[in-house]
Amino acid sequence: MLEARALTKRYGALTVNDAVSFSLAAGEALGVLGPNGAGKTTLLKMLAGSTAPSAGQVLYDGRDMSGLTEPARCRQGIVRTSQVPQPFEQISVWENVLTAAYHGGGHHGDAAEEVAYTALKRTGLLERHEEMAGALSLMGRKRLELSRALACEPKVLLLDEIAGGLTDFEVHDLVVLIQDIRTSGVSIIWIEHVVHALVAVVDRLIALDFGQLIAEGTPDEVMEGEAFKRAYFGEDAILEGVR
Ligand SMILES: Nc1ncnc2c1ncn2[C@@H]1O[C@H](COP(=O)(O)OP(=O)(O)OP(=O)(O)O)[C@@H](O)[C@H]1O
Repeated sequence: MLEARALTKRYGALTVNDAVSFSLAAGEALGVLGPNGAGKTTLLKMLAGSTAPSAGQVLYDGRDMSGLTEPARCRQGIVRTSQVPQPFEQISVWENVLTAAYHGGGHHGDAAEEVAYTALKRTGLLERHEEMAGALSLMGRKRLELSRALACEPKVLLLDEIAGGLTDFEVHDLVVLIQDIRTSGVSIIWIEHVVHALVAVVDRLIALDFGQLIAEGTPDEVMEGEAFKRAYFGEDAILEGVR
């Protein structure tokens, strides 16, 4: 459904992503792991169209997405959530999601309201729809971020560290929510440092280090692999057999 073909991003002399290739099947959930600064967010931005690659391509259902902006890709079903939720703080939860249904989902009038209502119901925010977005807790903001994404009616949902900063209970609720989204047929690529949340949802993992794809496979295959352990825990940990 979505293919990264030798995606490369350079900022001057710094190569942030170096010819990263992988694919996502329809209905699949793929996790992305990697130490801080490995290039995960940049990779997601290239998939979403908010950053142009220096080289390489993004293919969606076999079509080259080069030159398509983030809003244009969103209209086609590729929707990204932000690492730091950035709702319109001064308007209500409802208005935030309705705005997404209009501008991301391309709906108008009653149809937009229906889409916004459904999104809020799914994320558990419906009863708080009149509150100002700026008054929400962190978990509320994460739910709103997901609601706005759902109001764009994604076929591929790109999640950037959405579990960061939450309590264990909140992470559990979030996992249930993302599993539900996935079960409804949405394909998912999820960058996450909260590994237990990630592996509760994804079928497959890729791991990045210094912009390079260093491992790919089932969660067990990737996390038991030497390249992954070296990237996360260092050479000494490998020598000592410490995970
Ligand atoms: N616009 C930019 N200009 C220059 N360097 C950038 C830019 N965006 C990102 N970088 C650099 O690219 C590298 C990778 O950043 P990126 O945010 O993709 O990493 P990440 O794996 O998502 O990290 P984290 O887990 O900490 O969020 C970092 O060294 C970062 O400083």
